[in-house]
Amino acid sequence: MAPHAELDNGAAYGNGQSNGQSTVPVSASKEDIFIVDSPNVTYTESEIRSKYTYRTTSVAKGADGKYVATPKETLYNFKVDRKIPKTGMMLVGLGGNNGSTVTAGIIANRRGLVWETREGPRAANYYGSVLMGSTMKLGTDVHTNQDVNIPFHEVLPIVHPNDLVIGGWDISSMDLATAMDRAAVLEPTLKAQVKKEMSRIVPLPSIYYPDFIAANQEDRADNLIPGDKACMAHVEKIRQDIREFKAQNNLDKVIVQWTANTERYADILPGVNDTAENLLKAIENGHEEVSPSTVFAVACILENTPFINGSPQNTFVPGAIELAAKHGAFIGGDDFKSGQTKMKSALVDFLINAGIKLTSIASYNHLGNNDGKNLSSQKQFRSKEISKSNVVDDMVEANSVLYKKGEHPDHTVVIKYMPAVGDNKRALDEYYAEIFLGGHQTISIFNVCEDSLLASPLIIDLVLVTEMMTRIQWQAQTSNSETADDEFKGFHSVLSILSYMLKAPLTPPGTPVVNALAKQRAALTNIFRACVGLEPESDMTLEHKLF
Ligand SMILES: NC(=O)c1ccc[n+]([C@@H]2O[C@H](COP(=O)([O-])OP(=O)(O)OC[C@H]3O[C@@H](n4cnc5c(N)ncnc54)[C@H](O)[C@@H]3O)[C@@H](O)[C@H]2O)c1
Ligand SMILES: O=P([O-])([O-])O[C@@H]1[C@@H](O)[C@H](O)[C@@H](O)[C@H](O)[C@@H]1O
Repeated sequence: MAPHAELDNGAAYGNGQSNGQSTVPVSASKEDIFIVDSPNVTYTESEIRSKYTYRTTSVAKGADGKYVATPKETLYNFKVDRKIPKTGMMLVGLGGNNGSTVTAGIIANRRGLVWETREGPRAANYYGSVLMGSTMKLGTDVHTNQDVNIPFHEVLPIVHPNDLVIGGWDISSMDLATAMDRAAVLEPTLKAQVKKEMSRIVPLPSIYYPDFIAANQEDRADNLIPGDKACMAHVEKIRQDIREFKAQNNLDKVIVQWTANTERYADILPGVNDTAENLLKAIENGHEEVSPSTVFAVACILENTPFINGSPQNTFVPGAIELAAKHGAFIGGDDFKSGQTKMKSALVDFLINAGIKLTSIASYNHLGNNDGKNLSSQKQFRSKEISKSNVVDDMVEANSVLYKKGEHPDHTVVIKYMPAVGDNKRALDEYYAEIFLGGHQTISIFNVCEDSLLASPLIIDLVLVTEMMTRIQWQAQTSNSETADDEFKGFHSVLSILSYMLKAPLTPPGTPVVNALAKQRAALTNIFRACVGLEPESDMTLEHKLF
């Protein structure tokens, strides 16, 4: 969306509704595909401001044990900075399968490449990205009464992935063209077209603490910052890398994302990583329980650079979460939700909400990429087993008709390393459920996931949404809101809005974790809609029922 000229939104309609004929002088530029005509939305060159009424239902249990449901309205003002910044994406693990694939993919899209395959020519696309590959309902056509859907990316002034400047770190010194060959993900005819540009990208040296990833990763660790345990010098070096990358590329903003190997869980130790102060002290003292990913997180927080964890380990120890909140720095995670788990979070949502009692989930997968090699080590597998297993909890707990308190389906997760299949992970799932009158339903799924081609669009979405969130502020609407400009602030540091792209969504302390895929997408969609004064997507379509 390009900036609009200042629009006069003085026109207000008695019932706050447009009369269908816009009297607002619309001076949308050619890139805009929509403008909201409402007394609650104001466009200027630099901002979109919206007055939003958030409607919920507050529930209390009466003395008689009955619930009392009270509709509630909270008034917010949202402010969106419309200037689309020049944005850098720095990946930790840049030389990995995901890192090299997402980089090649953005180059291919930026250049509009087409390459030959056995099935004929293929053109670059962003399929698998919810922002670039999906749509949302804008509303209903005033004449035809049909849905009007727009590309998701158009709802707000979101960075285009083609414009992302890419860099990052890796413990492997391989340039990205060689790393792309090592990954064995992309067609040779595509690789040939991006090889030159990819060969010029060499990952920055990184920190390597051997105990946190599988020993079988040691042979690629030839690109290291000296030191094998946490220290402030590592934090400062990473901060300096970010500043230099930003300066060298004349960037307005950088987003850092972990797509390096899965680490083992760090023990949560009182006095070490339980508070922000203790965590900084533990790093200063070189405590061996501070992981590389936590050091990266701390460096980004102190550099006020958003940090997202695409792997399952507990990077965000309590001290890191407290530090992020203290600095107002955005963090998000954990573990990209790319294939088997994404399917699970949709299928389980469907089954349980259909009143079908899921009693057993058996999830097996095997893969042959380096991620699989790292996960063949028990401690690293355990991190992944946790993130893949907790994904059904909220859906089960929400249905007390099917499940007694504490009751849940059997759920097992198996991951095996089978080099022959490379990046083309095989996911085999069996869902077993009780149905009407003692019947059973068994659903077996064989799902071949080309892991890096499914994860790469998520890496892009995570960066685009996180960057957009740095340009959205809110304030409670009060009587003096018009003058209370300084009251605006950012969303909570823990970006739970990212959950659609993640297996184990990190949420602000004390807030619930939502794993149901449809709910996650609705949250993302409706928060962005609220920022331009639009109501949540409603599928009531009363206009098609009440006439
Ligand atoms: N579909 C998917 O691919 C998918 C889905 C969910 C999660 N993930 C997670 O994403 C991560 C990356 O997956 P991948 O397939 O690209 O793995 P990969 O092994 O190909 O890439 C990881 C890269 O990280 C590098 N690395 C390891 N430790 C590092 C450190 N301390 N600093 C910098 N670089 C370091 C390695 O050298 C390697 O190049 C893994 O943790 C994986 O579990 C992947
Ligand atoms: O997202 P998803 O397909 O369920 O999960 C995947 C696992 O099945 C796979 O074993 C692992 O290597 C990937 O990193 C990813 O986590």
